[in-house]
Amino acid sequence: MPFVVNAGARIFWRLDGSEAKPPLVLLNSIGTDLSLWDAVVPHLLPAFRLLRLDMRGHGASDAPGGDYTMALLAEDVAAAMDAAGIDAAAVAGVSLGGMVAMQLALNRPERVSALALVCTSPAMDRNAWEDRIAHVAEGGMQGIADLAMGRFLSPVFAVQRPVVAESLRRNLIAMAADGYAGAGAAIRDMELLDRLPGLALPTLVVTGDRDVSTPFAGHGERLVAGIPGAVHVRLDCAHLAPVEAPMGLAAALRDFLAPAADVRRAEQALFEDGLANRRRVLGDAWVDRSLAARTTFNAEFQAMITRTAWHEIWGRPGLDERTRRLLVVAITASLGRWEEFGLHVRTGLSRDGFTRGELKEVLMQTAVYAGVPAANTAFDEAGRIIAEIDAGT
Ligand SMILES: O=C(O)CC1=CCC(=O)O1
Repeated sequence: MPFVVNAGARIFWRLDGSEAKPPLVLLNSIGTDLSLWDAVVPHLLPAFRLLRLDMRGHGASDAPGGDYTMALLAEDVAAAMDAAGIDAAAVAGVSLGGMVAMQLALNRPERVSALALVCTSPAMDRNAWEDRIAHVAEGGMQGIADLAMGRFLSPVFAVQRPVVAESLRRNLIAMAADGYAGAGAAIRDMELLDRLPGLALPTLVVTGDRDVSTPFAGHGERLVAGIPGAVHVRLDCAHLAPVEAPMGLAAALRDFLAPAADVRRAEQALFEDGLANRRRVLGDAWVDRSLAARTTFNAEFQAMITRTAWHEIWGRPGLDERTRRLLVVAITASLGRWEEFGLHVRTGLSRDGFTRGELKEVLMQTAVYAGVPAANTAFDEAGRIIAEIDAGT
């Protein structure tokens, strides 16, 4: 059985579906485990590879005592993604799971490509959670079972599907009180509301029309208002949407996440293609240095120029690579972009892109069309680079 150890706890995870499909991580609410998603999974498998985990304190994962934090729970998810070999994925979470998903996207934006926030909130009543934690400490899980069940399911569903309701109650009562209290502390202490505008990724907000725990009013509406471009879908269900509305939830997730995943896959293919051109023209050492220097601030820009300049333009068949290299030399000299000029002079000469004679001709012509001062500096810069190449530096 796959477990990953993170910050002293064993976290149980499970991967289902084809490697060829884009990954989707599914996170449970407080008081449930990864089986929360069982009725949804068959409807998602045609479109996604699914990673599920039992949140720390829940299911088969360890339940250490003490308060958990949203950041710790988010790191557990990152550790499970590492263990499953998933660099980045869309993440869907119910209630606590949605809060953890937001925290992961804020703390590790490179790991989350899209969010689906199901029956969740960026801020809950601190005092109510403090009370609930105290009740669990005094009376164990039995002490809060009625309250939690009343918030999980709508009364009509609980009557119509007594076996499902009873199985959720049994799991809830059987779980470690330390796990519930620890996760409850993470909900009590979460600080997500002010950070919502920093969630710069495709986000779906799903609310349940019969949810009394995190209804649209006061919860979903804050997510929709705070997260740039968030898309909202309502379902006819209470808090545990995967249990009460599995098909509706699966359809909403597929409609929102699958096209986004297709676009990402197409972008990735263009990126890989552009990167191959960039490596051929500039060399592995320079490209590897530039990739290693990427930050979360400039990574999207780097990806965009790799797709556009290096795939779209350098990949066009209409001009040979020598001509394109010499054009870049002439244009960067004319514009006085000496860093880029130096890069292309050095890589052009040392990678058989053009000869020193051809470089001289281009700079002579640049003197006429762009002016002698530009060509003066260009000859100085190019001369310095030629001396460095001759000296082997
Ligand atoms: O209010 C409840 O008990 C439901 C709930 C809140 C956070 C969560 O994960 O579930």
